[in-house]
Amino acid sequence: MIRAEGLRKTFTADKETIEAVRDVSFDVAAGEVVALLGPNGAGKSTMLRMLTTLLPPTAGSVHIAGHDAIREPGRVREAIGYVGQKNASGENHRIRDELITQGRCYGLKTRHARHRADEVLEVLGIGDLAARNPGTLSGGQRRRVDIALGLIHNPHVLFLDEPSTGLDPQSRAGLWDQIQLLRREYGITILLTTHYLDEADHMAERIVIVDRGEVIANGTADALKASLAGDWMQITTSDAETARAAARLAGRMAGASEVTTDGQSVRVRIVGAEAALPAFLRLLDHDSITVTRASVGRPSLDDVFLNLTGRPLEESGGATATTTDEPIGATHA
Ligand SMILES: Nc1ncnc2c1ncn2[C@@H]1O[C@H](COP(=O)(O)OP(=O)(O)OP(=O)(O)O)[C@@H](O)[C@H]1O
Repeated sequence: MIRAEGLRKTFTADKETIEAVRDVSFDVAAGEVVALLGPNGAGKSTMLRMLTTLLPPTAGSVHIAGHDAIREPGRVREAIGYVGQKNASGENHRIRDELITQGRCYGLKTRHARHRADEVLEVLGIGDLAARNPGTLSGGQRRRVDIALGLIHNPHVLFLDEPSTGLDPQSRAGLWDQIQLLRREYGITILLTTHYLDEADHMAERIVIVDRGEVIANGTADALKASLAGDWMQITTSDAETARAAARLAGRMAGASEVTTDGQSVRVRIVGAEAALPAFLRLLDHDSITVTRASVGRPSLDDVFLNLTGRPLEESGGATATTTDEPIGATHA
C-alpha cells in the first residue's frame, strides 16, 4: 500500500546542506499499522511530507495505493488522509460544519459529506461535540477532530504525524484506542511517526526505527527486542560483595552479553533468560551464594535503540518517560 524506495531529501539553509533523509526504503502492506520511531530531527516528518506529496523528494520514489506520488499527486491525495503535527481545524466553525466543508473540498456531495461527518464523529467518539467550536475543546478532543478531518473522504491510508504529542497519559491512551478501532472498523492502513517508545510499542504491528535520516531497523517490537537487545535476568543477594561474586559467575555464562551490579543486585543481559535463570541459580547455589529474589524480563525498545546507536533515545531527543523494561516473571527465594 505504501512503498518508499531510495528516498532522499536535502535542504539548504544558511548555505549549510542538511541531509534530512538519506536513501530510505520501506514498504507498508494494506491494513498494517506501522510506526516510524526516532528522536527529534531524525527525519520522520520530512519522510511523511514526501510520502503525502507535500514535499518533492531530492531523489527516490514513493508509491501509494499503486500511484506514483510524483507523477500522480492528485490520485495519491484522494487515497490518503494526513494529520500533521499542528491542529488542522479553525477556531470558529462548528466541528460538524468544518468536517462537511472539508468533505466538499474532497468532492463529496453535500448529503454524502454530512453522512460522513456524522459517521467519523461517531467512530472517533466525539459525536456529542459536533456543535462545539474547536477552540473550546481539550487537547485530546481536538486531536480527534484533526483525525476526523483526515478521514472525511474515506481514505485507504492514514498518515499521522506525532498523533499524541502534548497529550496527557489518559488522553493518549484514549486516542490509541480510537486509532486501533479505526483500523478494525475500516481496515485502514496507518503510518504514524512518534518519538514515544510506548506509543510505537502499543500501537504498531511493525516499527521502522529511523535515526539521522536513515532506517536503522525494521520489524515487530518483539522481533526487534529479541534480536537486538536480548532478555535480562536479575537477582538480589545479601550484600554488595556477594553481588560482585555472583556477577563474576554470570559473566562466564554462555550468551551473557552485559553484566552490571547495583548494590546487592546483579543484572545480566542474556539470550533466553527464562531458560538461563535456573542454570544461573544452580551455579550460585554451588558457590553457596544465597539469592533473595530473582526475576527475568524482556528488553524495552529503548534498549534496542541504545544497542543500535550507542545512545539512549531520551538523550537523543526522544521520550521514554512511561517506558520501562517489561518483567516477564519473578521468583522469591
Ligand atoms: N524546511 C527545512 N529547511 C531546512 N532544514 C529542515 C527543513 N525541514 C526539516 N529540516 C531539517 O531536517 C532534519 C529532519 O527534520 P524532521 O522535522 O523531518 O525531523 P523529525 O524526525 O520529524 O523531528 P521531530 O520529532 O522533532 O518532529 C532536521 O535536522 C531539520 O532541522
